[in-house]
Formats: sequence, structure tokens, C-alpha cells
Amino acid sequence: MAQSVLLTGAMGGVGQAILGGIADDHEWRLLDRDPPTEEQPGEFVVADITDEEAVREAMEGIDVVIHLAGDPRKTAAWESVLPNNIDGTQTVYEAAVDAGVEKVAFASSNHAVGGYETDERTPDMYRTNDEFCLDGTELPRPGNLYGVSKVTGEALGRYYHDEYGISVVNVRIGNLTKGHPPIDYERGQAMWLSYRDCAHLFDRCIRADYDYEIVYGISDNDRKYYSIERAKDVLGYEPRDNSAEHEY
Ligand SMILES: NC(=O)C1=CN([C@@H]2O[C@H](COP(=O)(O)OP(=O)(O)OC[C@H]3O[C@@H](n4cnc5c(N)ncnc54)[C@H](O)[C@@H]3O)[C@@H](O)[C@H]2O)C=CC1
Ligand SMILES: O=C1O[C@H](COP(=O)(O)O)[C@@H](O)[C@H](O)[C@H]1O
Repeated sequence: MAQSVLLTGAMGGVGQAILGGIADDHEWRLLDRDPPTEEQPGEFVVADITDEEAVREAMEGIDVVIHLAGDPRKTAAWESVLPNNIDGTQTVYEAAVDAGVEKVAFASSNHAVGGYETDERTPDMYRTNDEFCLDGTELPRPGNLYGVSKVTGEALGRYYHDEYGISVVNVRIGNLTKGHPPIDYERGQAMWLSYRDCAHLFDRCIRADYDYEIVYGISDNDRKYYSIERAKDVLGYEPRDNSAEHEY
């Protein structure tokens, strides 16, 4: 059965990757503070994610929320991540539980654990012959304030799951790049997420059953220091792309 999905941050890169792959598979309500520049599938709500009333209204009749809206810059200042990423995410969870939403998929980030990339480990950990691997059970270790905001988003999900029973999956997205893996960037190649794997992964977040999860959102790259086993086991994620198969 088609699910009714609220997609926040719909006009951004991740939102458009998702819609590019699975627009026809669900009933969409799209929310972004930027109005659409071309026709989009479903109803469009132009609102800021911190606008409680607008978010409550947008949540009516929704089964699943994919929450992407926020400041995606790793250099973002506290003055931006506090309202856009932290307050905005709390507003989404509060409205979601009040509206009886079943599941929230939260766009977390590799930067929630960027602090593991120490001088001693890098650049070796970006290469196939290194065994260092994070699987989502490790403690968070953000390397910037943007990463702190993503860890806080994951913690908000933990609280709203434990307190209200809403299903939550935090997807620590790697590096979404269209068409091909990042060029001349070993780290980005190791954490590449292709557009079609991105759409498929969030489709699985909509359809699968889970309680509270942290998974890594990358393609099946030969080089990887994030495990995708949890995403496969819990969500049924079956990535089709691999950065090592691209020639530059
Ligand atoms: N693109 C990537 O490789 C990765 C992205 N992410 C996360 O995925 C999410 C989406 O990222 P992208 O699509 O790349 O970013 P983007 O900047 O392309 O899109 C973000 C969208 O959210 C909207 N937005 C921002 N603040 C808002 C607010 N306060 N209220 C309403 N709308 C707001 C923007 O207008 C924009 O359309 C972000 O939360 C980002 O942190 C995480 C890891 C990697
Ligand atoms: O969280 C994010 O991560 C990706 C990849 O990080 P980078 O350090 O390789 O740039 C980044 O491109 C994206 O903007 C950000 O939201």
C-alpha cells in the first residue's frame, strides 16, 4: 500500500535524489522554505522547519517523515545549526508524535563520527587494505558543530522513540554525488552514495519495520570504512553502485 510521506528539505540534493527514484511509489507532501522552481510530485508546503504551526499542519495524515531540512554545511556556525538543525528537528519530532506518525527517517551525517578520522588513521583508513570500520554502535564523535547538531538529532530520535514509541532510523549519509563518485577525493569515494542507492535506501526506510536504528548511507564501495550490514539486515538495503567501478 502507498504510504503518505512528508519529505522536509525536498528541494535539496538529497530530496531530489529521493524523488528522482521513487516519486511514483508513495504519496508525497513536500516541505521546504524555498518554493519549487518546477513541478514536483504531491502537495508543496513552503515553510520553515522551525515554524511549529506550519509543521503541525504539514504532519496531518502522514505515515512516514523523511526529515532532511537543515543546514548541510560542515562549516556551519552554531547560530545556524541551532535553529535549523536542532530546533527544527525537535519541532518535527514533537509534531510527528502528536500526529501519530509511525516512522521518522532522519538525515544524519558522516560528520557525526568525523572525529574518528584522526591524523594517525588517515589517509590509510580511506583505502581498501585498511580494516578500520565504523558500524553505528560506536560512540558519536563529531568533528565540527554541524556534526554535533547531527548527533543531537540522533539523540532527539532516541528520546522520542523511547518516550512515545515512534520508529526512528538515523541515516548517517556519506557523500551524495550525482552521476559519479567525487573526483580526486579518496575520502569521498569511500563514502560515496549514488543517487539511485540514495532513493532505494530511503524507500527501504519508508517500508521496513524497525524500532530505533543508526545506519550508514553509502553505496557498496570497495573502499569503505562504514559498515552497511545494519542497513542491509534491518532495512533490506541492496545497493547497486560501487565507487571502485567508475573510471576517471
Ligand atoms: N548531501 C550529502 O552528501 C549529505 C547530506 N546530509 C544531510 O541531508 C540533508 C539534506 O542535505 P542536502 O540535500 O545535501 O542539502 P541542501 O542544502 O541541498 O538541501 C537542504 C534543503 O533544506 C532546506 N532547508 C534548510 N533549512 C531549512 C529550514 N530551516 N526550513 C525549511 N527548509 C530548510 C533548503 O531550502 C534546502 O532545499 C541535510 O540535513 C544534510 O545535513 C548528510 C550527509 C551527507
Ligand atoms: O554531511 C555532509 O557530508 C557530505 C560529505 O562530507 P565532506 O566532508 O566529504 O564534504 C557533504 O558533502 C555534505 O554537504 C554534508 O551535508
